[in-house]
Amino acid sequence: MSTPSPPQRQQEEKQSVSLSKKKNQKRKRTKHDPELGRLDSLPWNSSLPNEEEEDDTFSLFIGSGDLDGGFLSLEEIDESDYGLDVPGAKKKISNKNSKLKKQKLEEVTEGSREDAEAEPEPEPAEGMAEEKNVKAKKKKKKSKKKKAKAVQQEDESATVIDSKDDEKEQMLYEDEAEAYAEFYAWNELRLHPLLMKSISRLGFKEPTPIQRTCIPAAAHQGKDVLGAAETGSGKTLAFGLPIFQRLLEEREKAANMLEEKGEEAGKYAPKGVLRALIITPTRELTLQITDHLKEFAKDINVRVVPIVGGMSAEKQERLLKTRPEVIVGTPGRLWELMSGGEKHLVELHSLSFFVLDEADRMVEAGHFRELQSIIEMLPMTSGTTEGQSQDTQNCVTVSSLSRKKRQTFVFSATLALSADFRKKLKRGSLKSKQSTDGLNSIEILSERAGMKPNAAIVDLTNASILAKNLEESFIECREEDKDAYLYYILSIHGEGRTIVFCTSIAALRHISSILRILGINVSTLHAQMQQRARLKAIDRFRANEHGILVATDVAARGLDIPGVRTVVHYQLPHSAEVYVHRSGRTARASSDGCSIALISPNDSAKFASLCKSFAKESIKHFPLESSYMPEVMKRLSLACQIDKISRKDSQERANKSWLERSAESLELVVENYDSEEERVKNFKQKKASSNHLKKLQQELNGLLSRPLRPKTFSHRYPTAAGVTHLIQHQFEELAKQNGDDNLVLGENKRRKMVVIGQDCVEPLQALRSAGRERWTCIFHVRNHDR
Ligand SMILES: Nc1ncnc2c1ncn2[C@@H]1O[C@H](COP(=O)(O)OP(=O)(O)OP(=O)(O)O)[C@@H](O)[C@H]1O
Repeated sequence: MSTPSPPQRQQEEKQSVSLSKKKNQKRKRTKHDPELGRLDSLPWNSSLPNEEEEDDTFSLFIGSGDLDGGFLSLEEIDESDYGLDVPGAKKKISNKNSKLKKQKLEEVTEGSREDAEAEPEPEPAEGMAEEKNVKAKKKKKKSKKKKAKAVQQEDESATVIDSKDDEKEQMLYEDEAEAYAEFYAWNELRLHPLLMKSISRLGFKEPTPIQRTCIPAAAHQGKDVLGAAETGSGKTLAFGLPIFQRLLEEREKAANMLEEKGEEAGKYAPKGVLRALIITPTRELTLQITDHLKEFAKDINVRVVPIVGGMSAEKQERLLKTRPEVIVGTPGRLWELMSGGEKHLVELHSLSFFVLDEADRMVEAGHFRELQSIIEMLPMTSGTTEGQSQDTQNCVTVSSLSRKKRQTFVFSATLALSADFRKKLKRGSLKSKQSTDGLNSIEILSERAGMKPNAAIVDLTNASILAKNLEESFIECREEDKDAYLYYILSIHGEGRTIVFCTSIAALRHISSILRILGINVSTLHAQMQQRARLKAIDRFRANEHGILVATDVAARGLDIPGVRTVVHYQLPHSAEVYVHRSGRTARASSDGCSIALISPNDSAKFASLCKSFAKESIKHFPLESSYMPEVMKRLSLACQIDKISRKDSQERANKSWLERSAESLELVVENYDSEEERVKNFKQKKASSNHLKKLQQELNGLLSRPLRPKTFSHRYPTAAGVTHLIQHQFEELAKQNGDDNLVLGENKRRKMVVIGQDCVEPLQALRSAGRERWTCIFHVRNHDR
């Protein structure tokens, strides 16, 4: 090979430099653009305030001092460390080839360095030495050339691989950018990458309005929050995400500080201490919130545990031994443990969050005293500027660290704050343990819990407070006909899950018994049930997509069960707030739902004032198909008679067995003093009653074996288009019994068709089409072949 002349070499070198420049530029372009796009779509990056634009409301809170809770700049976070498919991580993959090349080049250099550093061989004799030197030089030159050639070859092949990889990467970027773009709406909240990972796992495309408003104030500005938003609007994460955000940020900070300050770093993210205490009014809500938060906690290694009554002492102990950072609990059990000196629960100096969920319920009788006692246990906060010195004096046990950093969140769907309290907050004149005249209990508790004067009040409730997607309606009826209308709703419109609310346990027992006699399987939930039975009832309800739950107001708050389409107010609640919470079990998280109130003459005044308090001029009448009612009433009358006899029997049996049991325990013999005549009379009465019961049961079974149908219904041509699952099931059963093919659904054109109006399938559809259609036409008989 001829060696190029110097000008030629220069020319070649120039060309190669310009080529490599072009190549680099090209690579830069192909890699840079998608990266830019991806970076733009990153939740923690694009909306970081730039200094000029910095706005007070959304500014990134860096923390006034080291101990302010450690709000970290999110720029410090390396998202690739969290196993996230983000550009940073991709960049690492894309650089793999160049790294390999670099490594190989280094090996080469290393090799030459090794050569250079190798032990000098012993000096040979002069002549020979010269010859040897020449040979060695030649050998070295050769091996260098060989290695350089190898590198060049690898470089060339790497370039080929590189360009293929570039294409692949380009596609990957595009895919992921697209996937991530779905969650773009979260960007402005600047959540930690691990939280974003959970959000994308759960498929929450965008924050709900309450989350959008509360998270910046709570997570980035370190503010206390008083939050109110409609039921099912995502309030749990509105306070849950700021808690996790801060814990994660503190951890990052601690990790960063570890090298600088060694052990001292521990105080930025203390381990094994309680950081957040969330209090809710019911056990079910506690467990639900725990589950909801755990969904997020599992990606970030934060322990969240529930503490509720009805839980076994061993389990509780086991849970507390893990020293969880977050505890969700009901006031009763929490206070029991705290007053008993439970170590993890009384060491509150590191508590950074105190949360009251469903705050207005918490201040009702039964919770208030325990809650107040818990709040008394909390270390004082530097909540007010005016009261600061006083607070500091009062607080003897707590370091300035913990006093400074606790945030208080108070949430509810029905948080009515007095104008006075709002004014006080605005003026910043809240003082702990000061006169609270004129304030309602939530406000007193918020103050005592250390709510700071700059708390953010986020009230997103509209005038009617109820969810936008909720269709409200009512049925006027006599008190004694409520069962019949309830049966009508469940049988004719029983699609999706339904919750029937009543105010008394006696009513709940009555309803569930009647419905069961009528062949409708229901779950029940009330406060006197064992905890295990309560949870089982919820699980059963959750497992059945057409499940029916009859519940007292213990289920009114917070229960989040998807697919609840209908809420029936069998009895009106005692307050407008409870009506809101009950109705809020449906139409959650932007899905639809309807509520139907059964209004007897006794309820009228209450209902009118309810409408007034929600600024409702009128609530729709539920569109009833009255031609069903004769059959409904017939069934109901039989069911009520059966219920009455069965109750009497079981009551007698219970009394008798109680008497026998008591006598047995006292080792007494119960003598029967009835005369022979009386005994025969009793026997006859019982026999008659039992026969009567049998007859009633047979008659009812006969009716129940046929689908419920209107008075004018011709059962010659039934089909199941648009009927409820219950009616469809009954049609099928009937068809099986009769061996009649024509009764079963089918495509056969020769069959006679009765199309049952689709609109009657569920109450929501019924309500929506009520204005458009005549309800006397629910059943359209179409005899195609006639
Ligand atoms: N950003 C979101 N996108 C979609 N769904 C969400 C989002 N945030 C929460 N959810 C879901 O919405 C449902 C209701 O949330 P949550 O229970 O927090 O409501 P809530 O406002 O506390 O209701 P309530 O006042 O009745 O207690 C839950 O199933 C939750 O998983």
